[in-house]
Amino acid sequence: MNSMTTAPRPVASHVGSVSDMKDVTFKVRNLDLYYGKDQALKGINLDIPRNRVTAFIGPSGCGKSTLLRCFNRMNDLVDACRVEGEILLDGEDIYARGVDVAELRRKVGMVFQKPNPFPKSIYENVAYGLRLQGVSSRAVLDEVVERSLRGAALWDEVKDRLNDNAFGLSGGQQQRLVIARAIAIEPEVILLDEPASALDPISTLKIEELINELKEQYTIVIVTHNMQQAARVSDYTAFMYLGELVEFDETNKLFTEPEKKQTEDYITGRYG
Ligand SMILES: Nc1ncnc2c1ncn2[C@@H]1O[C@H](COP(=O)(O)OP(=O)(O)OP(=O)(O)O)[C@@H](O)[C@H]1O
Repeated sequence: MNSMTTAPRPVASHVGSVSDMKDVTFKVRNLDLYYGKDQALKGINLDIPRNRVTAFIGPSGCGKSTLLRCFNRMNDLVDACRVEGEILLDGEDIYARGVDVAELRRKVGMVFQKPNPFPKSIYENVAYGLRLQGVSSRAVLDEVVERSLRGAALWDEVKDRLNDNAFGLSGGQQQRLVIARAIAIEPEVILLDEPASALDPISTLKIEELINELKEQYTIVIVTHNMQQAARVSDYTAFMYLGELVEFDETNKLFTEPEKKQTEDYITGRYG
C-alpha cells in the first residue's frame, strides 16, 4: 500500500494495472486472440498480482475462459487458435519460442468447472504429478499426499479411505481433491474456471474458504459467473465485455464505485 494520505486513491496508470499493486505474477501486454477469423480477445493489458485472488467477470461469451486458458497455454490445444501480444510470467514471455509448455503447466495449475479426478484411488490422484516426475519414495509421497490434502481442506474427510476410488467422493470433495492434486506439485499459480458452479451451496462455501486460504501461498485467478462469489473471494476483479477488458480494480472499488458505465450496468444487473 502507498502511504496513507488524504490524497485521492491513485488512478490506474492504464487499464488493468492498479498503481499500488506491489508484486505482479503475470503481465499481459496487447494480447489479441483469434479462433480462426473470430477475434475473442482484443488488446488486453492486465497485471495479475502475486498471492492475491483475481476474478474475471462478465457476460457469457465475453472471453473470460479464453483469457484464463492463455495463462498456461491451454489454448494451444485448439487448432485454429492464434495469439498475438505477450504474457510475461515473472518477467518471461510464456509465448516465446522455446518455452517448455509442460514446465509452464507445472507452474500454472488449472482446475475446471466439472471435477475431473482420475479413475484411481484418492492417494494416487494426489501422488500422480510426483510419480510423473519420477518420485517413488513412499515416505516422500505419503508426506506430500497428506500435506496436499490438508492444504485442500480434505484430509480429515478422507484420511481413513485413501485407497478408495476417488469417484466415491462427493462432487465438492472431488473438486477439493483436484485442488490437492494441483498443489501437490507446488505450482506458483492456480487457475480456477468456475470451480464451484457444479456444486451445492455448502461445497461452494468450502471451496471459497479454501481459495481464501490458498492465496497465502499461490497466485489465484478465478473465472466466475457469480458476482457475489467474485465479491466474496477476490481481491481484484476484471470486468470483460465482448473480448475487451473494460475495467480492472480492487474488488471492493469495482463493485462499489466502478469508473465505467458498462461496469456499473453489469454489476447492477442491467445487462448480462
Ligand atoms: N475452442 C473454441 N473454438 C472457437 N471459438 C471458441 C472456442 N472457445 C471459445 N470460443 C469463442 O470465444 C468467445 C469467448 O468464449 P469464452 O468461453 O472465453 O467466454 P466466457 O466469457 O468464458 O463465456 P462463459 O461465461 O459462457 O463460459 C465466444 O464467442 C466463444 O464462442
